[in-house]
Amino acid sequence: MFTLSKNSCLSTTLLVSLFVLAISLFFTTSPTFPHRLSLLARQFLPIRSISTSPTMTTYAKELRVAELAVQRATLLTKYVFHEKAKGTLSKDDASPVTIGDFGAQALIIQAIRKNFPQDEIVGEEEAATLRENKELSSKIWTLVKEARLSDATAEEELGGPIPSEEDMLSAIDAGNSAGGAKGRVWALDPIDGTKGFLRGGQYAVCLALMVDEDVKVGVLGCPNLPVDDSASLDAHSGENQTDAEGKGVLFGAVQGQGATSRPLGIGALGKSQPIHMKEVSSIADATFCESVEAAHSSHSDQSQIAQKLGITKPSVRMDSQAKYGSIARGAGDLYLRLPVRKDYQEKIWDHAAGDLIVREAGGEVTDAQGKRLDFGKGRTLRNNKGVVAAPRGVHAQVLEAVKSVLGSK
Ligand SMILES: Nc1ncnc2c1ncn2[C@@H]1O[C@H](COP(=O)(O)O)[C@@H](OP(=O)(O)O)[C@H]1O
Ligand SMILES: [Mg+2]
Ligand SMILES: [Mg+2]
Ligand SMILES: [Mg+2]
Repeated sequence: MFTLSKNSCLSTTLLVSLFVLAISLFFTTSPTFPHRLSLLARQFLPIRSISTSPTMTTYAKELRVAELAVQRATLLTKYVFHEKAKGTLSKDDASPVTIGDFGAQALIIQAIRKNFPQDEIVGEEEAATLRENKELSSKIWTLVKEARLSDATAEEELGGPIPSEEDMLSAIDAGNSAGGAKGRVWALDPIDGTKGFLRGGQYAVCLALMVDEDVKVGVLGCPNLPVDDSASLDAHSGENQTDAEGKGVLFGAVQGQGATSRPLGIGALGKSQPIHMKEVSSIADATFCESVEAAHSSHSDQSQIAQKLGITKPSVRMDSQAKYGSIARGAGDLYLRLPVRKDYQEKIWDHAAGDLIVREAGGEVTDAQGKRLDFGKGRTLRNNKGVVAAPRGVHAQVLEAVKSVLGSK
């Protein structure tokens, strides 16, 4: 009897222990463990005591740092534009890079490293040439060390200025991440549309944060676009866009929270307002944007697609991701970028911010086959060819025309 009862006692204890172990294993190994824990806690604790920090879930700090950092970098690029000598060099692929590109990359990376030291950064530029060209390096340093937001608190939030020329070079080189599908990765284009920048056309300072390959935050600083969201697009393509009057807009978006625009100021951030793509009731009336550079996207394919859709208005040509910003605020409707060189892989920093801003403003962005842009494949979009961005309601119709024109080639 005694042995029996001891056994039954033991097995009850064993059963209870196994049950507790199973429950703890279930909660601790589940990917949604923190969520489950918070649901459990909610049943026992007053709601106030378990609220999580909003910055943990909403990317509020990331957006703010990105907007201020982009704003500070645009001040430098605007200054460089008015300088006679822009230190223009030709890179290995024959594309230009200037003092503005290097300086803006250094300033933005400095702010990211100060605020989010663990994050990876995929930036377009590198400092190798500057380490050889001491004269150019010191020219850039002269400007970078003076670059400040006029608002001291905002400047402090960015972590202050870069301490030395060597730190500036090391910041530029910190944009050398290989990217990929895991973790927090920033994609930075310090000047997108360098050719546009040099000719006084549109250009953009672009920054996006991907978390596990999903774009969570996107910011575009467009110094030569009008502040007014409803200003006509035609008037802002082409050259000589740099009269400062009423110009300079900062676009921002966080996944699931919509997209905004605000004046691109020089200190504290201006007031933002939500932006939306225009509803297109008849596709024949749509306005479409494309690159100025015929080598970057096929003007002839794009014109055939427009014809197929019954569009008779000429395209609006402008450099940079200003195109994404312009359609996101409803100043234009479509952005088409069809490949010219079959072997060219688009770079993630040329699209990440614009992709999110357009999607958050009510648009759809895919490649020419209808696949979402894949930012988890490293520094390039090697899984995609071309870009088709349009309001959600007409994207399928535009894509059909794209496939039909490309398919018939
Ligand atoms: N053959 C090519 N096809 C597509 N894009 C190209 C290209 N050669 C360069 N580019 C990219 O096109 C970007 C400019 O885009 P857009 O034509 O819309 O203004 C350039 O950005 P950078 O100016 O930052 O180098 C560059 O990365
Ligand atoms: Mg470039
Ligand atoms: Mg670019
Ligand atoms: Mg660039």
